[in-house]
Amino acid sequence: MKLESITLTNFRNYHQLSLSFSSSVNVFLGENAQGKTNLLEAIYVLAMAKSHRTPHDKELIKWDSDYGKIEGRLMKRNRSIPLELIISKKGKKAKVNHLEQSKLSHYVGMCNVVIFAPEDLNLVKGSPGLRRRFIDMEIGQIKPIYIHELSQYQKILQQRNALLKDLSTKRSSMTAMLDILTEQLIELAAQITIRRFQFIESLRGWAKKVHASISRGMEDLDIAYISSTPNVLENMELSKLKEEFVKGFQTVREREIQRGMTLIGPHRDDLQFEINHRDVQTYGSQGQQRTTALSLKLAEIELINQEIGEYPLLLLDDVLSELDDFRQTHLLETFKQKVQTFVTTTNVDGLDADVINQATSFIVRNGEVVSQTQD
Ligand SMILES: Nc1ncnc2c1ncn2[C@@H]1O[C@H](COP(=O)(O)OP(=O)(O)OP(=O)(O)O)[C@@H](O)[C@H]1O
Repeated sequence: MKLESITLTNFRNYHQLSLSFSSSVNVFLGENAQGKTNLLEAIYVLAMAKSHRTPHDKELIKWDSDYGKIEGRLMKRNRSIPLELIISKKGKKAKVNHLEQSKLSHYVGMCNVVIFAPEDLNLVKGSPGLRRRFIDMEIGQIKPIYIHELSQYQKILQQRNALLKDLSTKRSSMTAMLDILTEQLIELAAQITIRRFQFIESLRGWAKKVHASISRGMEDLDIAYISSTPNVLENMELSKLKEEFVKGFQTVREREIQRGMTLIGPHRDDLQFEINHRDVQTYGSQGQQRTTALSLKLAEIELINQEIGEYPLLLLDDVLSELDDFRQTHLLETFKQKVQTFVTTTNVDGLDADVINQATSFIVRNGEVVSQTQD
């Protein structure tokens, strides 16, 4: 798929802006704090109906404005599809083909994106929350129902945690209510876990291939999904998974009441990476950890193509200069013809000359695009 054009109204520091894009590489070039990342963020928000930088939608609206709007024209399966997302203080409205969607989960997934930002370089070494967010964002765009399941899980988890807290401080004695919430949580936990296992199984194959290629065949990457619930393992059927969750929650019940929180479930799970059978988080060099993060992102591109039948857009936020020439060239060359790419950078010096010569560059200054060079 390709994003043909975008129009921003009161989005971040843009009052009004319309851009048409090249179907290969687009570079947003400018000094710091001019609005380069804001442009990339606009594309991400148009696709995912939320920002990769902030959970607070109101930050996306231009200061002193009541609403912000992003319109885009997406070329997908040889059809040009108008997309529109309006963000106001009351909430968000999403339109496809000018028709308002009753649920955002019906909208997300129309346009697929893979973003690689500086914080993703910490995907391997950083906190488990970062890795869970990575899994959730990716499954969400391939299987939009997952977004709904996840938000239901979060709601019940919150209720359950509140009740456990009251039980721990003896403000409540409603253990029957705890049983009901546990049962509801298990239904969703099992469904979420099975989707995550399936996702990791598919991602693993692609990540192995990509990583072998970036490391010139020297390194074998393996990924495992580590469940916080004992005996919950890959390839288990849904009914078996549920049984293990039931047993797990029985085992931790007293401890949960003492501690006042839910101790097992998808919100505590993690990913583990091994290179040549050694744990990358513990033993990997910084370079290996970065290459692993890059391999995961590139694997995701292939996985989306496998599931959706079209390549996603690739958004690279200030990361090219963080990668050495070989990794940079690998990243851009592999997908040059297939994947429409958007890059932000303050300086083209660190970038591969061939790539720059073929790219369309947009010079960004103080919330405006002041010039554009075509390839
Ligand atoms: N809601 C908003 N309304 C108006 N301006 C905003 C809003 N949010 C952010 N800005 C402005 O946007 C600018 C930052 O833009 P952006 O994050 O795109 O920078 P950048 O060009 O990517 O810079 P860097 O290279 O430092 O990352 C800042 O000047 C900030 O004050």
